[in-house]
Amino acid sequence: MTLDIKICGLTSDDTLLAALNEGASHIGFIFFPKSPRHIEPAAAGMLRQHAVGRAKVVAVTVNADDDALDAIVKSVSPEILQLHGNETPERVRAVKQRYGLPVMKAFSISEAADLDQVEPFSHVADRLLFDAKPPKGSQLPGGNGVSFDWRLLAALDRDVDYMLSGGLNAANIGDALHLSNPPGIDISSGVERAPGIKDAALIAQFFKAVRSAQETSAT
Ligand SMILES: O=C(O)c1ccccc1NCC(=O)[C@H](O)[C@H](O)COP(=O)(O)O
Repeated sequence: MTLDIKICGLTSDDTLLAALNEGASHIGFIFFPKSPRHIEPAAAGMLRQHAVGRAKVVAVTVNADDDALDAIVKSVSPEILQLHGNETPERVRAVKQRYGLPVMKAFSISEAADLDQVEPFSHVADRLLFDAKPPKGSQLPGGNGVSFDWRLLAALDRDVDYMLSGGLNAANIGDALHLSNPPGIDISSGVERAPGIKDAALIAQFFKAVRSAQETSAT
């Protein structure tokens, strides 16, 4: 099975192209003003042109209302909406209906019991994203560069479609893949040289580490 790889929080042409050239399957834009990765819908709409036919465009939002989502969908034409707040199953269903787009619902994980929140979403979200619980004091629900115990995901049913995220980087992706064998992975701060500033060399290093881990597991 091909591993999906999402590079999230892109804001510049050069790093977006670096992600695409390395083979990213998904690129994420963050629409959350408190984030150092926040991008205005019009700017994301320009950048997304590079991804046509190459990668799926994911719009990441946090408890966004219909007006905010309308503006994002209109300017960016995302292929997936990532809901990274406290959205309920009913809200996920309503968003899917309103836009006719697949929804990836994010969950904060720090212990096994956190996976209990997933069940009510299992028939409504198209894909799940497991991220680490934000550290105390963080204003960001994601993009914090912290990991959780990937072994917790072993308890999931085999058919659960998800992306693993939270604190991934070139140094730990081999262990993460080995321990959880996820269908997809998602990285943001692990390919940044400063908060919100992606780095093409770090993106290349990350993909190299993924390929190396995949080769090792195939032998
Ligand atoms: O990245 C952000 O700034 C962000 C802000 C608000 C909501 C979600 C956000 N990121 C969502 C993602 O999908 C990140 O890729 C994910 O949280 C992993 O981030 P990191 O731990 O930095 O790799």
